[in-house]
Amino acid sequence: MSDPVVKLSGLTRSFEQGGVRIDVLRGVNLAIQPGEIVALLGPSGSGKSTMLQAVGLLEGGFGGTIEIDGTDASALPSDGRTELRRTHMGFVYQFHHLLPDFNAEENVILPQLVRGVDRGEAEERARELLSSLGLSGRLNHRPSQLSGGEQQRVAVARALANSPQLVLADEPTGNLDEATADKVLDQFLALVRGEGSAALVATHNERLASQMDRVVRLHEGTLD
Ligand SMILES: Nc1ncnc2c1ncn2[C@@H]1O[C@H](COP(=O)(O)OP(=O)(O)OP(=O)(O)O)[C@@H](O)[C@H]1O
Repeated sequence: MSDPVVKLSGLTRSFEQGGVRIDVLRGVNLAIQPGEIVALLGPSGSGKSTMLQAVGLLEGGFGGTIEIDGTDASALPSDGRTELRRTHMGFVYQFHHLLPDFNAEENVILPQLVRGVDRGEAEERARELLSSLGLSGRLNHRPSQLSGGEQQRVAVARALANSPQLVLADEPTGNLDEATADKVLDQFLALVRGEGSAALVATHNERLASQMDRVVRLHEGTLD
């Protein structure tokens, strides 16, 4: 059997606030298999974003181990973690974080150029992804010229541009009205499934979570 894409063992994280220690994650265990789409549910403040930052190797200060595709990331120096993130992961946030001076197509091309993909190939991939999200008529629009739903779809295309094994999404439709959120999530899930990527998607929304392969819930610092 292949390694899980993510394996968390005894993950802990505490913060000091005004001299008081808060134990946000108290021993989280989770394995995500290749291609598996997992919804991470939990009330506000339960630690969903903190957990995604751990898996995304974006922050230090965690206890326990974080394995990505069989590599113990907790043991790697910072440049090793950056490399693992670049080669294995794509990110979607609640707000799109697109580059404002670049159009939709360029926003999807850029992460590929960073990885050394040839410009022509990167353009072809960007167009293919954007058109599968219904955006072939918006390639030359800058983020400010796109609707909220369109911006999030460009962010989804960008996250998938380098065919990551793992997509990490923090409330990817949290900024959209219900009908648009449903549509964008459908397209996001179809694309992630089509690419065969695994995903960990933090959300408050039970209805959206029920469309994923598995639901895990953060409660008092551990997964139920
Ligand atoms: N850098 C930090 N310093 C101090 N406390 C922090 C820090 N980051 C997060 N926390 C605390 O950790 C707890 C969990 O926060 P986190 O953002 O992970 O929750 P969440 O489940 O993603 O919430 P939401 O759904 O509202 O985004 C909160 O009590 C928060 O105040």
